[in-house]
Amino acid sequence: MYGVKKVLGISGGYKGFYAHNTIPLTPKTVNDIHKRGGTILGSSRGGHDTIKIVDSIQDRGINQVYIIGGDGTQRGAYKILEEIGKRGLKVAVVGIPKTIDNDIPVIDKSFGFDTAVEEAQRAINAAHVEAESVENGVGVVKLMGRYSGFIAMYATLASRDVDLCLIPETPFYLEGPGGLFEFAERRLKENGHMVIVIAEGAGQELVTESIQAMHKQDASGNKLLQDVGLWISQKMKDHFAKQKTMGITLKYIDPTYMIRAVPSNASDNVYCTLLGQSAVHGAMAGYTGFTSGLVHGRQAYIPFNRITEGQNTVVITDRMWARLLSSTNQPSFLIAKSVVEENMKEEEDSFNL
Ligand SMILES: Nc1ncnc2c1ncn2[C@@H]1O[C@H](COP(=O)(O)OP(=O)(O)OP(=O)(O)O)[C@@H](O)[C@H]1O
Ligand SMILES: O=P(O)(O)OC[C@H]1O[C@](O)(CO)[C@@H](O)[C@@H]1O
Repeated sequence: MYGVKKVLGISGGYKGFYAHNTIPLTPKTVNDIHKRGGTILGSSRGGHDTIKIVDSIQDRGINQVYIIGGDGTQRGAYKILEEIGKRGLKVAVVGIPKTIDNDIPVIDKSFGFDTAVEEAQRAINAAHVEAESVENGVGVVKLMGRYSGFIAMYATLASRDVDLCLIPETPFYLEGPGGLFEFAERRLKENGHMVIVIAEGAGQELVTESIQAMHKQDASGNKLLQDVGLWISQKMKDHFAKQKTMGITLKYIDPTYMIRAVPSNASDNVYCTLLGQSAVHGAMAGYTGFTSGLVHGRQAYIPFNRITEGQNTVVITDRMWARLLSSTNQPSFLIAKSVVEENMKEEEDSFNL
């Protein structure tokens, strides 16, 4: 449509700008890629060196850069835009929101999220089948979501087989009235089985407390998480073993990388077409420094500064989380926390008098 003769793919993420050869992209080479999982270009964590990246853009005579990835990637794209501006180059920089975590703000959803929710159903279903097959069966499924629990929340809502969904945005506790163990005992007495879905970033403060974790980061600066799925499974087993009145059989399923690796589903394929085409139309129309996305169902160009100023997380006072709570009937875990906070505040106030 625009008569473009040359499209280069940069391999291996930001590092690829200055460490790898480029991959020529033609209609023929990309013809089937939507049917495969993963990425033909490859990806990486860390390695963003703005100066070297813009040097490479300049040296290669690139005039439009399309950057595909999550919230970290979009932050990196903004830095590239700023450096391009400083150098006065005529190069358009465009972001395409792709991450299963759905943690990019402003837009309705990121490419990949829908697929992840759909694929998670298979793991939840397996956990349910296993739990239902034995007396007091418990299925635990861990899903991705470092800081945002969208996959866990939507997968739970879609499945209806989940009894308890735990996400990073809402704290929980195990012991005592209103706690997880009390709820699990009740649910097992009522139904004879239960399924727990836990996002990888949930309850990290509890895990850290109990296994003295070190505060490590990956190359991109993201916090490295402890396996909360294993942790909660062990805690459940220990609790019911100690309590002796009810023996449980627990199966833990970690489908996280299997979910991330599947080809995108039909709805994500359509969304991707929309994102890609709009991104190109925007750059060709002369815009730069924007991420392409749907906002309230309408195609929009969102300036990088709006995309990078926050992270999309589940708002637990919003209706979607309320819908989840009423669908699972799980405890909100908020009452005890607010009582503890209130008591601490009272203690502090009396100390300050
Ligand atoms: N603030 C930032 N400035 C510059 N580059 C960044 C920044 N944050 C992240 N990046 C770079 O963006 C790339 C991807 O970041 P990250 O590993 O956090 O993944 P992401 O894009 O958030 O996607 P996901 O977490 O969904 O896999 C990395 O190369 C990282 O160095
Ligand atoms: O182990 P890796 O490849 O760094 O990826 C794990 C992270 O990637 C994400 O899926 C985003 O792609 C996060 O939810 C998860 O924490």
